[in-house]
Formats: sequence, C-alpha cells, structure tokens
Amino acid sequence: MTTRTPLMAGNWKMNLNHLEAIAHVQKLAFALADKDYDAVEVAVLAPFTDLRSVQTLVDGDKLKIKYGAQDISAHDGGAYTGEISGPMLAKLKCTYVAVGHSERRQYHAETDAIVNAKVKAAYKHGLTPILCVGEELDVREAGNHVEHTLAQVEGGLKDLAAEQAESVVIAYEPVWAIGTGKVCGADDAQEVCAAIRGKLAELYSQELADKVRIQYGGSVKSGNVAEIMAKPDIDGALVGGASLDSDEFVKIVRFRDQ
Ligand SMILES: O=C[C@H](O)COP(=O)(O)O
Repeated sequence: MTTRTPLMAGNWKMNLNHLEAIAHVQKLAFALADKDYDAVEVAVLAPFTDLRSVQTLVDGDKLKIKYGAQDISAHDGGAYTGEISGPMLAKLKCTYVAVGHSERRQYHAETDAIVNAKVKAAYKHGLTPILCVGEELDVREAGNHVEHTLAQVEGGLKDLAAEQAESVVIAYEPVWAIGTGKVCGADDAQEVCAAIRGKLAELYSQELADKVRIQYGGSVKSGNVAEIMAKPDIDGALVGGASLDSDEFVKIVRFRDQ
C-alpha cells in the first residue's frame, strides 16, 4: 500500500502583507520546531507580494515549511498586465501553486480549459499544482456533486502525462463549505475524495491514483481536522481562514496529537 505524506496547506487568500507574512511564518516555524513534523508536510500559499519575503526567511533559516502562490498565468511572459508567470514563481523557488480555486472560477471566470492551461504551465516550470475542485450548493442539493467534481478533475488534467499527474495534489473544496463555517461531513468528503481517486485510476492507473494526495478544504479547524483526516482517501487539508491564526494552524498541522 502506498503511503501518502499528509499535506497541510494554509491558503492565506488576500490577507497578510509581507511584514505580517514574515511574522506569521516565524511563529509557525517556532511552534513547529520543538517537535519533529516530518510526518506532515506544511505549506503556505501566500499573496504574490509576500513570496520574496517568505522565500528569504525559509532559505535563510532553512525552514521545512514549503510555500507557493495562489494562482499562475497560463502564459510564460509578455503583455499580460497584472499576471504572474511560472518562470517568476520558479525563480522564487515556490514548490506549490493553487490552480482553479473556486474563488478564481467564480470571480475571474476561470473555466476548466483555463485551469488546465494553468496546470500545464505549473508543470512546465517545475511547480506542483494544487488543483482545486468542488461543487456549489445547488449542485450538491441536486445530488450531482460527484459527477460535477469529477468533470472538473478530468478537465483540469486533460492531456496531462502520467509522469506529471502522479505528483498533482487535488483539493476537494465544496464551495458551500468555504468560509461559511459549514463543514462538509467527514463521510461526505470521503465519498467525493474516493470518487476522485477512482477517476484518477480510470484516467491513468490504480498505482498512480494511490500516489496522489487529495486534500479536503472548507471550514477546516482544529476541532474537526482529526475526524476528516481519519478518512482513508483524505491526505491533507487546504485551510483558509483558520490558517491565518498561527496557533490554530499549528493545531491543525498536529492533528495526530488530538
Ligand atoms: O483554500 C481554502 C479554502 O477556500 C477553504 O477556506 P476556509 O478554510 O476559510 O473555509
């Protein structure tokens, strides 16, 4: 059986300026330093303006915390005002980049085709995409959440070679549970995450599907993370609001201590 190292990633969204980011990462590093946390991978997805500061801190202090961006341009460079390219993120030694977050899909009209181009841009420049998928409330209420989410997985990974797809991280984030305090029940989250793994097996192979880490995201907190992480197809969490409180995020990272 494949062992998947859990990935706990804090998505700061449009919060924390670069000075606040430094203080926040320092607090995380201090709180996590007294105990070996190799068994869990920790990452922060910071605003673009924070990345250089976070890089300097992580490199300088040799921190185990990984970092990345919340979006990437599908283009490598050129006249795309306001965009940030893969080469720019790679130069900052980002490990991860979130792609297709529901807030990008909703507020920036990102389609599966755009998300797919961004996933490919990430791989082209050595970044690992965290492909975000998940249904809106009306889709869940109509009972189409699995089908909807699997279509986003298939669209996001379209034409991607197995050598790349085997390292993708998929974040299942039901839109109705994001920032609402309404956490998806652990059994409901497991149902969709298992279906995502099944889709990966269908698209590639069971061996590849067993390697891919699938996160749950949506109102994850220290009080519910252990129950979510106990599910066999959930390999981590993509944490929004609760990742802005360093004490709370550390408790989430240490879900096994609960
Ligand atoms: O990327 C993170 C998700 O959007 C979840 O956000 P949340 O933890 O604030 O619900």
